[in-house]
Amino acid sequence: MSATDAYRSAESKWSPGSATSPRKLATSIQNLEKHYVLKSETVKALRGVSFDVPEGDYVAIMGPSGSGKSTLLNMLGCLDKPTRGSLLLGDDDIARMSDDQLADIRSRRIGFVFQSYNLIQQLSVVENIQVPLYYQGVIGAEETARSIELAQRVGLGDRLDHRPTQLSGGQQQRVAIARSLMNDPYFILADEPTGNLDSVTTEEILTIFDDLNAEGRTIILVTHEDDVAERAKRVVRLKDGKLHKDEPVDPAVREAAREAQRRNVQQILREGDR
Ligand SMILES: Nc1ncnc2c1ncn2[C@@H]1O[C@H](COP(=O)(O)OP(=O)(O)OP(=O)(O)O)[C@@H](O)[C@H]1O
Repeated sequence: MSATDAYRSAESKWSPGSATSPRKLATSIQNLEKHYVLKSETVKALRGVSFDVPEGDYVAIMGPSGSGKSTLLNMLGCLDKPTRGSLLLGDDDIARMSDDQLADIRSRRIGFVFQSYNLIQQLSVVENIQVPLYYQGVIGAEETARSIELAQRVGLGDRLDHRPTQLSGGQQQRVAIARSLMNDPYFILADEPTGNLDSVTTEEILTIFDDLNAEGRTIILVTHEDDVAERAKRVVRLKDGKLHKDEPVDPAVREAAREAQRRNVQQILREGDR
């Protein structure tokens, strides 16, 4: 399917009756297969997965261990190529890209947020936020201003010169989120972003994702936690390398999940005051 067909199909699937405002796709995945060829066997980690992610969507990818989540994430992040099928980023099919092209698009157009933050210990907050630009060369006054703005955006305006070891886990994850936005990515790709965080900090990070998504940012997040997935707009479930379910999250369930987490945080903070 061409990108244009994909956009059209997204329009018909996602915006019935709104031909004047088609939603473009952040990515379109068609019949995606990934086989790992080992000495004695071939592992079929993905066996024909198809789904689209319109711009502005917030997708949680779930599934049991071994269902293919990391394999899919690696391809969404341009870290690996499919065996068959296509994965479109804009007009580009990653299946047809060279390794150099993949590396380029990875550094320029994907915003990664990892469970373990992956910050560079020797660099300050602002310098860590600028890391995606290192691959492209120049960091001028405009880029520095933007990285400071992003640090402020995630509530770290008073920590610009701090090193990661001087920050809490939640603060480090905020730096990672700011870094993920530096290149105006197709989407933020988050792998268990709250996996190392306590519930108060988890709530802070999920609130930042809520706000970014409300501003139009596309978020694709892998999680094992139901209460994290319920904060997304849609849950894609994999099973045995296939798409098992692809369901929207009821807005009432989203709001209830948000409210439950807020109450939980207030309770923890009250207990901490005692
Ligand atoms: N590099 C590899 N070489 C061979 N097999 C692999 C490789 N990576 C993953 N697999 C296999 O592919 C299948 C899917 O693995 P994947 O890591 O994508 O699942 P997952 O859903 O992310 O699991 P988990 O939740 O445990 O991280 C598994 O059977 C796994 O053993």
